[in-house]
Amino acid sequence: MTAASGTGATELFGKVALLGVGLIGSSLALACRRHGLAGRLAGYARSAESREVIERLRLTDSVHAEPAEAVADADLVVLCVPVGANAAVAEAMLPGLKPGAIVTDVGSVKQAVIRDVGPLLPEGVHFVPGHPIAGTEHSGPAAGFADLFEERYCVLTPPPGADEAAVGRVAELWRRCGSRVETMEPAHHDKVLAMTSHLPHLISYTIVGTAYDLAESERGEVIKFAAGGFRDFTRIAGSDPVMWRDIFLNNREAVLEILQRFGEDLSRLQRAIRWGEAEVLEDRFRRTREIRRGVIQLGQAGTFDAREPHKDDEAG
Ligand SMILES: NC(=O)c1ccc[n+]([C@@H]2O[C@H](COP(=O)([O-])OP(=O)(O)OC[C@H]3O[C@@H](n4cnc5c(N)ncnc54)[C@H](O)[C@@H]3O)[C@@H](O)[C@H]2O)c1
Ligand SMILES: O=C(O)C(=O)C[C@]1(C(=O)O)C=C[C@@H](O)C=C1
Repeated sequence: MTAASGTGATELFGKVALLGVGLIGSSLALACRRHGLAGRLAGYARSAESREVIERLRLTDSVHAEPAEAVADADLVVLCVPVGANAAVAEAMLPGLKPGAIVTDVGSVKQAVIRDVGPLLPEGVHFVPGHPIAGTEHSGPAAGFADLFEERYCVLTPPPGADEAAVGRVAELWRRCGSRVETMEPAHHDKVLAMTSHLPHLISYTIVGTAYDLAESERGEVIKFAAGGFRDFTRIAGSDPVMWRDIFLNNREAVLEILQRFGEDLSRLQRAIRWGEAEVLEDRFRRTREIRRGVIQLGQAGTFDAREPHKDDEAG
């Protein structure tokens, strides 16, 4: 099917194919439309239900049940499926892939996509792995919004020898979606994200599960008083189970390394509580408050995410 496309602004790509149109794919479609980045948008979704939503919301100009049909004649292909599904979807697109096309992705883990997708791509196709550090706890084609990537980082992890022009065009796409683009070594990316994104999600999944497993009477109390801190954890713990299953299975080493370190730091605090070490506790909490304030100040200088400053951070 076809729908109205583009805004008339300078196009970056003639045709962009989005393989997977969930939160990130649909947000990218909407951002491409808003900023006029693609002459035509094609979407691939494996379920009829998703294809119906994509058509109804006119997220892409055409919607396909097969990756190879979606990528036909596309200048840019964006893999937007869970990390563990990249290889199968990439393999299925190959018969339709145009020589010279650029293939990128949005996966939360970068070494795995390079390992799984890189070797499948024919010579002459340019591979530029990427990761927009932007998201919500929602998923599916109706969850997207055009300004998701604004004032967010997008990390590119081009393999050695990657075509510079292709890297430049993918970087420009994200810049025009409002992101700040950085390049990084894939292993470094996976280590940093294990700390800043994967560990917080694992902790949230654990806390919410533990709280719910408490005896019936206490569970009532947990729910009744769920505000502030606990509520923040439940938001993150509501994130897509398949996406996060794949992240942990594909960033195993880095997450286990960070968990080891985290466990040691937690044990130190546990000991301080047990032995009444007031100074240790206060010092640790003062230090982290300073760190949080530093992060927010950086944000206000425009070099970090400043979209959610809290009142308490601005207080003396
Ligand atoms: N949600 C976030 O906060 C966020 C942020 C940045 C990057 N990412 C990455 O973006 C990618 C997509 O995440 P999302 O948040 O858009 O997820 P989503 O669940 O909203 O969308 C994923 C889409 O892929 C489809 N899909 C799932 N398994 C598939 C399979 N085996 N074959 C074909 N299609 C399949 C789903 O039907 C869905 O439409 C993931 O790799 C994730 O790591 C997510
Ligand atoms: O804001 C959220 O809800 C997110 O979880 C987004 C978040 C993150 O951890 O920051 C989650 C996974 C991504 O790979 C990138 C961004």
